[in-house]
Amino acid sequence: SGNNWGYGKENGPSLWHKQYPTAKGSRQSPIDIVPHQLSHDPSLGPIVPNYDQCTSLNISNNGHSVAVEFDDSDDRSVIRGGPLDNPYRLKQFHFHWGGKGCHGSEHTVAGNSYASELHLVHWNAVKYKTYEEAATAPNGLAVLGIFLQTGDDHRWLHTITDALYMVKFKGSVTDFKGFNPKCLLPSSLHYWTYLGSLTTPPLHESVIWIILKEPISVSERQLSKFRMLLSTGEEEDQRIHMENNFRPPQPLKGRRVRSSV
Ligand SMILES: Cc1ccnc(S(N)(=O)=O)n1
Ligand SMILES: [Zn+2]
Repeated sequence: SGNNWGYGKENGPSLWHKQYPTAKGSRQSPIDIVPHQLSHDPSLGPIVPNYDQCTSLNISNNGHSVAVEFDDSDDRSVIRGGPLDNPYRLKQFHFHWGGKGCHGSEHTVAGNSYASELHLVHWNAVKYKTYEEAATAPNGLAVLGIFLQTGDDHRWLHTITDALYMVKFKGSVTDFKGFNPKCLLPSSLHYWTYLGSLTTPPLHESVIWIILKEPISVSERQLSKFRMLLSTGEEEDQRIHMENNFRPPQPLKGRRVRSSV
């Protein structure tokens, strides 16, 4: 069936093209960002995330990552500005990470990867009626990518890592109200931006990527809690830990990566 892709030897990123030919498309993500080859675009204004009235609903384990979903029935939590010509509504955020001591970010910077990468997924509700419609439209989505590096404990990440035991198994979901992702943003909102795709199947080429230059710091202890998540269901006897759930960088194919200030 169509949903047996994963990150293992038998079903990993190098094989996704068999089921999802878009994998070999012209605007695939992630990419390696090479700062000194960038064009700094003075017309690029600041990005303005506005998550104040945001309404988180639940946290879930979909077998590939752990995601926090938001009520996206109105424009309470949106991101605007920068390369975006409309406000984009926050739909969910999720993470990608490595194995113990390994790196797990999807985008890399001058060939260097970070321990993990947080993706806040937004959709253009001005031009499209649903997230699903936006997800298949060119530039229907805007994903804000934030690098996580290992260092001190992150003051607010514990609210998420403390809830992970409740969604240990693939397919589990539990209430997760009142979480404001503003607390996960670094102090600087300087960014790189380029046109790309979803980094997991169906790999739709519908994403305006906005990658923050400044990583946030989380402790190895906090990161290790992500690795106790399972990519297998409660009823399965084989327990596979969820780790190294990242796609490697894809060919740039002539795309321009722009830099805010
Ligand atoms: C919601 C969603 C689906 C697929 N891929 C992504 S990602 N990793 O490009 O942000 N997000
Ligand atoms: Zn992602």
